[in-house]
Amino acid sequence: EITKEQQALMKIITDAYNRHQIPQDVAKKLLQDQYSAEENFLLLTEMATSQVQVLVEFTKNIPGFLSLDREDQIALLKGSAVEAMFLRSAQVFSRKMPSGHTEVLEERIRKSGISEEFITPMFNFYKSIGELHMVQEEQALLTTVTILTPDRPYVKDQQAVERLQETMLDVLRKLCVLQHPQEPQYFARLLGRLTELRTLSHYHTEMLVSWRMNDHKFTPLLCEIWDV
Ligand SMILES: CC(C)c1onc(-c2c(Cl)cccc2Cl)c1COc1ccc(-c2ccc3nc(C(=O)O)ccc3c2)cc1
Repeated sequence: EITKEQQALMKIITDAYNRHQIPQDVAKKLLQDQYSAEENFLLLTEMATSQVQVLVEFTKNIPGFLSLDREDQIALLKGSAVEAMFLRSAQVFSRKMPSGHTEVLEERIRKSGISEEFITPMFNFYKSIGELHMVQEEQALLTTVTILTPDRPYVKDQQAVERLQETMLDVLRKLCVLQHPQEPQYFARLLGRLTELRTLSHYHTEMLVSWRMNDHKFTPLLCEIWDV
């Protein structure tokens, strides 16, 4: 069962995950009434930029992350940003936001110049995440496991990252058994989502290329994190 230090670790990560959210005044912009493809793209760019800032703050709270080589910290953030944002935006859809953000976010994503071939797998993913009914600790730990993926491009000390990831995977595995006793395969299903995230991350690279071809502008932070 979960040890005392694993409980403490889970609490630190879950509290940080809940503390670092997109500011409500930024999220509220989704509700404004212009719905052109241009306007949608601009709003989504603002959401993504804010989300990256939130993500950077969140990773600082992952025990051990700041002890990693600094260049490896950057490589992990760059390599996991898209996947972490798929997970975070998935919560908006599965949480059925009371403020109606769910519908408008879906509408804006569907009408922002993303081609249908990416929209389908994207919303299939959102649906498959929703069906898991993850508790907030599982969401926080799954995002942490995603960030601590050792084989991201340019990571030098993969062993150090692997040790951290294994610590988190151990807590997540025990938590899944506790939270979903009737579903022994639940942990395996969660990890299966990580595979789906990798595929979406590859689609995302192509989405960026097609946006660039249509001369869409990104913010300096997104240009830095996505090398666009
Ligand atoms: C640069 C833009 C156009 C972009 O490129 N790819 C994606 C992209 C896409 Cl289109 C899908 C997945 C991942 C990426 Cl990076 C995006 C938009 O990324 C988003 C990132 C985060 C959110 C987001 C996250 C949390 C939220 N929380 C609330 C709340 O009320 O708590 C409300 C709105 C939120 C919006 C929305 C889009």
